[in-house]
Amino acid sequence: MADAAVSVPVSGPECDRQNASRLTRLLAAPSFQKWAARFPLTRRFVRSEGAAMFDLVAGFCHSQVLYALVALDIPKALLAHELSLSVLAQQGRMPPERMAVLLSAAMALGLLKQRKSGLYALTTRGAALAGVPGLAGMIMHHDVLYRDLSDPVAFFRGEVDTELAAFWPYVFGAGAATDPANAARYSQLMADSQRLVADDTLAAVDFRGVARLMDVGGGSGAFLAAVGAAYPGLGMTLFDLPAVVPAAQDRFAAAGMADRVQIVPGSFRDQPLPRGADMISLVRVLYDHSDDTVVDLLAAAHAALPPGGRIVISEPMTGGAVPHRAGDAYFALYCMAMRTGRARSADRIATLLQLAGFSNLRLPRPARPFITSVVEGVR
Ligand SMILES: CC(C)=CCC/C(C)=C/CC/C(C)=C/C=C/C(C)=C/C=C/C=C(C)/C=C/C=C(C)/C=C/C=C(C)/C=C/CC(C)(C)O
Ligand SMILES: C[S@@+](CC[C@H](N)C(=O)[O-])C[C@H]1O[C@@H](n2cnc3c(N)ncnc32)[C@H](O)[C@@H]1O
Repeated sequence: MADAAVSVPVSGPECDRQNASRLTRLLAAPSFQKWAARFPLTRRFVRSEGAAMFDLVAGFCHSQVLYALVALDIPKALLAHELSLSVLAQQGRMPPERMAVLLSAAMALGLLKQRKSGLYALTTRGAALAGVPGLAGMIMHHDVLYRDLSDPVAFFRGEVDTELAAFWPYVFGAGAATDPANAARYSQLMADSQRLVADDTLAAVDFRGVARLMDVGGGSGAFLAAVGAAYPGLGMTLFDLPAVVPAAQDRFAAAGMADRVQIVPGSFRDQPLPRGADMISLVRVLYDHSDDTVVDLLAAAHAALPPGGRIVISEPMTGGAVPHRAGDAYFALYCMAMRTGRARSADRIATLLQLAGFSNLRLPRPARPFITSVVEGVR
């Protein structure tokens, strides 16, 4: 572990420091905490604050319980049959008494329940976990991020040679992402998790009146396939790295959309974007890249669109001035571990769009910020 002690600078302009408020210091005082825990008007609040703080302390254990459950395929197994401890222990190749600890932990986390018969079953949340497309895959690849975060102070200082960056090689440029097997692996993970992103983007954006939508960084085409199914008259172009697009051909052929989609392999870092679309989407693309790359990419999108053409950015965003858990305590760390990108707020993305020449910006309130947020602009 790196030295966790952080020295606070003692010199500097007055505006860099101000005494913590008296209330803050009062709340931190053990004697006040003890009194407030007993006082009838404050004790419920103190209890719930304590429980919330304990959840923060123990969150890393909760994540590992979730990971073990998914790695052992328990949600899938319980979706088919309610099962006994001995069957689950046998399937998980562990002693029943250890499996019982895992199952109780999962019950405590609201994922499993136990029938009077002793059989284990999924709760509402457990059933959702088993069914959310791509979620199991996302949970399973968290072992990489977990290792990257094992020394969190070094991680935030930028002293960790993160593994996650190698998991998504394209972030270092097209040249790093030429292996089709590797591209197929990460494209599948993104495609699986794309369904909910596509649902929320379709709910937030009106694609009526669009003649051709170009999805830049569209991966294996899962987003275009969803929009194309919802808007049968829509023409589509998919632009992505050459190693990624073969999977898209198969998807559009299987969906009977091959004649509606033009696939253009290429890198937006090295060449202009194709023209001909009156709308461009960038779904989960900007947060992989630095501001410089994003500024160039948005300028390229502006150049490729006709006047009145629209741009849609859809990806998980931070809360900006009002940070939120999904954006600021997960995606921001995730993007930092990827090293090249950063999670941005909707306001920041709107500013970058304005800089690229877009106007009439729309920032619809996201239905599920942990799935995606949307910013739209017009050329
Ligand atoms: C009838 C009864 C019994 C009850 C009625 C009550 C009722 C209606 C209950 C609802 C039950 C239900 C259907 C629940 C559904 C829940 C759903 C849909 C939950 C969805 C959860 C989604 C989650 C948690 C998504 C997580 C996504 C993650 C972690 C994505 C990560 C993506 C990353 C890291 C992308 C990386 C790409 C890169 C490389 C950065 O570019
Ligand atoms: C996080 S994935 C998102 C894929 C898809 N839009 C989705 O949401 O599932 C980012 C995509 O951007 C593509 N990409 C990265 N760098 C690129 C570049 N220089 N030119 C074109 N596409 C690129 C990647 O190959 C990948 O398919």
